[in-house]
Amino acid sequence: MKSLLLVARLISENERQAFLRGLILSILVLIMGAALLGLSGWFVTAAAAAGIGGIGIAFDFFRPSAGVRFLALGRAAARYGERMLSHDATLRALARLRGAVHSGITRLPHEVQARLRGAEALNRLTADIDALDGLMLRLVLPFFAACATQAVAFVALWFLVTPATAIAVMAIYSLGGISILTLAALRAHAPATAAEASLQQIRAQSLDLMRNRADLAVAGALERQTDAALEAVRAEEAARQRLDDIDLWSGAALALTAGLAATAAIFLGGRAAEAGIISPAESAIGFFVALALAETLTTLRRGLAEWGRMQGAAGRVLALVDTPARATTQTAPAPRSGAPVLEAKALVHRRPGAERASFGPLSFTLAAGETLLVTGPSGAGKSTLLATLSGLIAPSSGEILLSGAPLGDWSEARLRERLTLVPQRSALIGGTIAENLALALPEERAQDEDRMWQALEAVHLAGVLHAREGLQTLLGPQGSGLSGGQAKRLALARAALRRPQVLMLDEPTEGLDAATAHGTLLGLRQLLPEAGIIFVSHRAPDAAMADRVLTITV
Ligand SMILES: Nc1ncnc2c1ncn2[C@@H]1O[C@H](COP(=O)(O)OP(=O)(O)OP(=O)(O)O)[C@@H](O)[C@H]1O
Repeated sequence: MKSLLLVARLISENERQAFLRGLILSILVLIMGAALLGLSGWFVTAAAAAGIGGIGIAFDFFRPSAGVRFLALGRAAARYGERMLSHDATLRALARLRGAVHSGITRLPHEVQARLRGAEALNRLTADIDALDGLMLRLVLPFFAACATQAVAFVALWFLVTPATAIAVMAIYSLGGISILTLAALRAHAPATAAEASLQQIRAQSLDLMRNRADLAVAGALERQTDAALEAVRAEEAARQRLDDIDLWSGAALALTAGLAATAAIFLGGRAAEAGIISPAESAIGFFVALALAETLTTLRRGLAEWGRMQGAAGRVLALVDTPARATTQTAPAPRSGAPVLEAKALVHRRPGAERASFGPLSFTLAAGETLLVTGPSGAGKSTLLATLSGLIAPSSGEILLSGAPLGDWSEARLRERLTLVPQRSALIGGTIAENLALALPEERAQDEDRMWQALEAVHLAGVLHAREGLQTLLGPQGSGLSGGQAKRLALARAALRRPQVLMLDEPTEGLDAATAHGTLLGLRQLLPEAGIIFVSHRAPDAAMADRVLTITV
């Protein structure tokens, strides 16, 4: 509940005026609806009574019928205005919330981000935010509108009909409404949560199925995975069915409440009319207003059915919005002249709860133009070392100096200008080769084709691309359309385009034949003669390209 309230505050923060106006209009819609039915009931009964009494000629038909027309049209106009205001405000607020969740995801620690699968991140940004669109529209605003309308109706019935009618209608609606809505909300919580969880699972599994179709087919697991996805579809259907059942009985129970309130109103009003306290037409007001008040609870009923779905989404969205900001500095430290481009001092990394350190303590320096090869058995911590050196994860102890200044003193932008990492699995985007390469270039140089070709030459890709459509060669999602080795070299070319002072490469030669591997490393070194290069490799011949070797042991 607390998370829903916090998200409601977040959504309404910058839209207070619009939501307040929307609330006033939705109260007006409900009041006009009740007044319309009450006036119509009074009008029909009073007209009939005038006819029976033989005084029809003297009865004023015009003012009540003008009132009916005014209320009918006014209600439609108020409904239109309310939708425009509150829906518009909700869409704007959700767009802002989506932005906040997105930047929350980008602020997550590197390893958490890596674990947050694409489908999960997508669910957070789409399904969770979409689930919250009903928070103001179907819960908060209808709740206040229902309370205000019931209060106004109570006062109106007290004075226009009888106090007893007002008390009876109010009591039946309060007791019936509160108990039915509470019961429906409690019963709907579990199926609403289950339906949402299944829906997120369907999305994640469908994406996995589409993305890994070939792997699953050759592993003979396609049918099993498809069945698992269908199982989630069936679970979602079952949960929706339970929600529909709850919707049906709660709707019926609310209709019964309205019927009860109307019966009580006609009974009490009738008795007052018999006693001559009010006219029969006035007693009809109580009956029709009691019927119309059912509308105050309908929207709220729909909102409460989604309560479980909204609550889960609110918790996940808040967790991301509250991701602490990364400490950033805006000033670039003055590099110490003569300092190595990179220096590690007694560097250790240990994951929380891990028995042993991922690596370290390690101390080494890297001078400009120097090439350092990092080797060691699989799982020794080589990739973790590169992630730590590039500032993506924090060391447990020790210090990293870039051009003599601690890594933490560099602003993110300055750090990325000077230091680049090509991980084992780098991401290429669907689009042209030029678009992929342009990601590494500053905006003003994004069209610098000469520089792009230079980098492609260095990694021995220029020939392959000249034989195709050059920089306009189109790649599919995740760079499909190139061989594994070519995709890897395209990622290397992209990193080299940034002309960093320190270039870190995680297994750049994996999957390449000996000649291409040698040519690629040589090409990079010639393209960036001043850069310090650190590369991880398991291939013995690559040692020939290194000035020094750092071996990490498990
Ligand atoms: N995100 C993570 N969470 C927990 N443990 C991790 C994570 N990433 C890696 N590890 C563990 O840390 C250890 C070092 O992993 P790392 O990827 O750095 O090894 P590596 O030397 O690069 O291996 P390889 O040569 O196989 O690529 C391994 O035992 C690995 O299982």
